[in-house]
Amino acid sequence: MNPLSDFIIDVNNVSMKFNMSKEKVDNIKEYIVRLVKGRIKITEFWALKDISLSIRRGESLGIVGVNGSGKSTLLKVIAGVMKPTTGSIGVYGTVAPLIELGAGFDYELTARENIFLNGAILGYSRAAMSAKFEEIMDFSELQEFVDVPIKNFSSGMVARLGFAIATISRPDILIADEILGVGDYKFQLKCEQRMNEIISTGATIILVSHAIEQIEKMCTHTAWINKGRLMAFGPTSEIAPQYMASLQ
Ligand SMILES: Nc1ncnc2c1ncn2[C@@H]1O[C@H](COP(=O)(O)OP(=O)(O)OP(=O)(O)O)[C@@H](O)[C@H]1O
Repeated sequence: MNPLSDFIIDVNNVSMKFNMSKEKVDNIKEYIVRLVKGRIKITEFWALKDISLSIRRGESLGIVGVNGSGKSTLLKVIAGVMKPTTGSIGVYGTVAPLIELGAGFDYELTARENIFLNGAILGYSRAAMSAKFEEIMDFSELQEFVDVPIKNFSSGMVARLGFAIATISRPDILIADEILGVGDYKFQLKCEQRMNEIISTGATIILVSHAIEQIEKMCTHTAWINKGRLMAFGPTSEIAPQYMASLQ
């Protein structure tokens, strides 16, 4: 028997390095000229260092840490949006990444057109998207704006549309970055309710949130990271108080 069959996510010694230039350059041409002449100093920055954790089917993971600790980077690496510099990730199920909502949108197109465009990107046929169309419009509460180019939308409206589209499928793993902070309070409750519906189908969620109460409500396990390192990982009931104490 595969010893990992119990796991839905397995993160093994993952590290992520970014190359950063601290110099101020006015444009990309000047940057390239200086880079070629060796006049740009590149510094290595490790956003994640040696992270290992595993999540079993039926468990959910919350990721906490102060600003810039590496939470979003860890989420993107698990979602497969970024490849880690070293280490490996095993993901055993279908993933719906609710990160960078609206990243696949064309801002010149209307909400209606973007629903079909995004559907195509997600691999749905036009007929399948037509069947889901009303549900998406209802959920996002943007009926009045269905034929308006989304360049005229507020960022909250774009995120609502993105969330409604991304959650029409029933994935094994739902990955969300501060998603519940999108939109007004009423919409946040709707998002939370939809995420709970998805969890009740047996799906695993991975959630980055600054709101520890949200993590306590939705995640069985928590990973606390600081400066790219895993400070603690375990049941949320144990880790949440440790993290809160570190903030005092
Ligand atoms: N593409 C990138 N290139 C260079 N540095 C990056 C890149 N993405 C993230 N970083 C750096 O990596 C560190 C971790 O960033 P990350 O966004 O993962 O933190 P975070 O914990 O999600 O922060 P926040 O709570 O503010 O959203 C930060 O110092 C950030 O500047």
